[in-house]
Amino acid sequence: MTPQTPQGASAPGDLELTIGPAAHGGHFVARHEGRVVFVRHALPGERVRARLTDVGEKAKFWRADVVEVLEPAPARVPHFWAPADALKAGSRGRLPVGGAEFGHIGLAEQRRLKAGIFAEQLRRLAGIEREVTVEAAAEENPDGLGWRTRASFSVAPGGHLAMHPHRSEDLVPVQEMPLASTAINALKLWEVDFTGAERVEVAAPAAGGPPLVLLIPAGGTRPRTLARIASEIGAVADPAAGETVSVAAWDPESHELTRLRGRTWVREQAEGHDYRVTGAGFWQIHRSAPGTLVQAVVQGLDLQPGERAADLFAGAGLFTAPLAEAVGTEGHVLSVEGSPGTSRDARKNLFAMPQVEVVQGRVDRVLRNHEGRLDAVLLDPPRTGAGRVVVDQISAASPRVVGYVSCDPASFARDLAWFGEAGWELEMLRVFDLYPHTHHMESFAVLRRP
Ligand SMILES: C[S@@+](CC[C@H](N)C(=O)[O-])C[C@H]1O[C@@H](n2cnc3c(N)ncnc32)[C@H](O)[C@@H]1O
Repeated sequence: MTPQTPQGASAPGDLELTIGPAAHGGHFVARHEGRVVFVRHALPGERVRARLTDVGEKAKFWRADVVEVLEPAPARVPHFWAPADALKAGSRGRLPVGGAEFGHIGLAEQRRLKAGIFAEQLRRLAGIEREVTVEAAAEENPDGLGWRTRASFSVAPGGHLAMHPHRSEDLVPVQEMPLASTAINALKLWEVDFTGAERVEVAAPAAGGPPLVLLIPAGGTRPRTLARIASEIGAVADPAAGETVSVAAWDPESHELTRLRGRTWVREQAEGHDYRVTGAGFWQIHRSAPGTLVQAVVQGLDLQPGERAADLFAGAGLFTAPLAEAVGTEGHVLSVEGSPGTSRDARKNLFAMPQVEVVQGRVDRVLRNHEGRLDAVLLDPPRTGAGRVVVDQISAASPRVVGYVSCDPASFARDLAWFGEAGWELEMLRVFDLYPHTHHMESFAVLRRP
């Protein structure tokens, strides 16, 4: 069957498909005349009409998005957010925005699917057979909404807050975002005219305190325009949020932040430690993630007073502080972070702990020059994983234990295979649903060499 282009639709064609298993990345696998089609917003066992979004005669696989469900799976639920609802978007001839691609699936079934995907990555990429369960975040809302303390938006022509569909440059204006915290939605940023900004990043500390709106200006935007946006943000927000909201702008020339209102950073807290996080510096997104992960890491590594540890890809020092507390002042923690701004935060956050050495630089370069014993290594790399060089460097340091925090099961399983080649075994694995209604998940593993 040749894909037909429906009248008035912007996409190249529609297919009727029977949906197979869930795949990593938020896709579901279907087949059409022998060719694999990765379908978004579907569920295994469903019969759907899907609109092709990526197609080519010679392409190894096609991509598609559900526009109509002909035979629904029992776990299908109405989507909670219209802009991300594939069925509503499809009926209007457009694609749904990304960021809530599992919102059509009941929460328990989302976790079951994620567990299956994680186990499959372990099997395929690390050769490890293991049953996986996915734990809900501590104090999760029963509906899985309101967890994001960070949100990132584009700006549509006309200055309205907008988001992109998956793998698309289209801009869809958005309003309230149900996955974002009440503090972010209280800013009512959709009422602001962001003309002059290209992107808008928002951070609202989980424990309360002033939120920060960071503007990434479009080329040629004048300081006057940014000041106008900052005062509009203060004016439209709910009164309490409006009084305290900070606004800063990224200066693409100096690579520094310009303060427009309030301060350029937010204060976060986790398990008794305070952290300052500047601008769009990394911080775990789910409001319960810092506490959940710190508890898992501290318990899993079980550091003893006097031990020497490394916290690699350390960000603003979320894990460094509790690890330093565990090893005490006779111990030592090397905290390595690549981003200069975030490393500056780490230096401030860890200033009062003399057993901490903060080093700004690429992990592979820092480890290449590292001398001295390491009893424990914690790594928390970005989505791409640590990579072969870093895995080999950690292995060569021969710590008694390695803790691996990961936000991507595929790069984690790939790295785990390399650790396995060097004799490391997966002793403990916990997988957390710290991104409800999306396909993402977070994990913490403990590796040891017998
Ligand atoms: C997933 S975040 C984890 C941060 C921290 N562990 C936390 O949970 O808050 C990964 C961090 O690694 C940093 N990073 C990415 N690539 C790096 C590299 N090659 N060397 C050093 N740091 C890197 C990023 O800037 C980011 O802060």
